[in-house]
Amino acid sequence: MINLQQLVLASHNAGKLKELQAMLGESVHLRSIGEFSQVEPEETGLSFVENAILKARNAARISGLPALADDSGLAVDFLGGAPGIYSARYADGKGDAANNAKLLDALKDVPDEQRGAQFVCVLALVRHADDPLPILCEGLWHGSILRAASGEHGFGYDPLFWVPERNCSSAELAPLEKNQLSHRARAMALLRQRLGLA
Ligand SMILES: O=P(O)(O)OP(=O)(O)OP(=O)(O)OC[C@H]1O[C@@H](n2cnc3c(O)ncnc32)[C@H](O)[C@@H]1O
Ligand SMILES: [Mg+2]
Repeated sequence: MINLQQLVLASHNAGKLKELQAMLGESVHLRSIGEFSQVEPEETGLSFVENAILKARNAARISGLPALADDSGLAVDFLGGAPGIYSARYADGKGDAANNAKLLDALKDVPDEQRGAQFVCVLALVRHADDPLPILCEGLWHGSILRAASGEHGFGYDPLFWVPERNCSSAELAPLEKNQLSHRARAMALLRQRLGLA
C-alpha cells in the first residue's frame, strides 16, 4: 500500500501542482519537491514514460517518500510530433511565451486542416527510488493549434490549444473544466482507478 498522506510531486511546475492537487482532492496531500530541493534533474529520456520515471525516482531519492511525476507536452501533427518531450525546452529554456511564439512561427503558413495536435501526459508513481514496478498512466487530449494566443487561465501552451469539444482555447476554460477534460485529467482518472480512489 502506498501512503498517500506523504506523496511528493516530482515537479517544479506550479501549474501542474495546482491541477493535480485539485484532481486528487483533499484526502491526498501533495508535497512539492521544491520543499526538498531546487535542483531539477536532467530529462535525458527519449519518451514521456522514461522522463516521468526518471523524475519520480529522483524525487523519491531526495525526499525519502513515495513520488508522483508528470511528464507532459504538446505533439503537433504537422511537426511530426514535435515539440513532444522537448515542449518545455522548445525555445531553449526561454519560457512559455517564447515557446508559444516559436510554435506560432513554425505553423504560420500551415492551413487550418493541418494544425491538429495533442497534449500528452504520463504520470509515474514510485513507492521508493528503486521501485521495480512504477505505476504508469497516460492521457491524451486532441485539439488544434490556433493562429494567436487566447485566454488567461492555465499555463504553458494553453492559450494556443483549441478545444473542439468546447469551442474555445484551453486557456479560456475555467480551471474546473480543464481538469475534467485534459490529458492530465485522463491520466489521473486512470491513476485513481489503479490506486482504488475512483
Ligand atoms: O518537469 P517538471 O518539473 O514537471 O516541469 P516542466 O514544466 O519542465 O514539465 P515537462 O518537462 O513535463 O514539460 C511539459 C511542457 O509541456 C507544457 N504543458 C504540459 N501540460 C500542459 C498543459 O496542461 N497546458 C499547457 N501546457 C502544458 C508545459 O508548459 C511544458 O512546456
Ligand atoms: Mg521538465
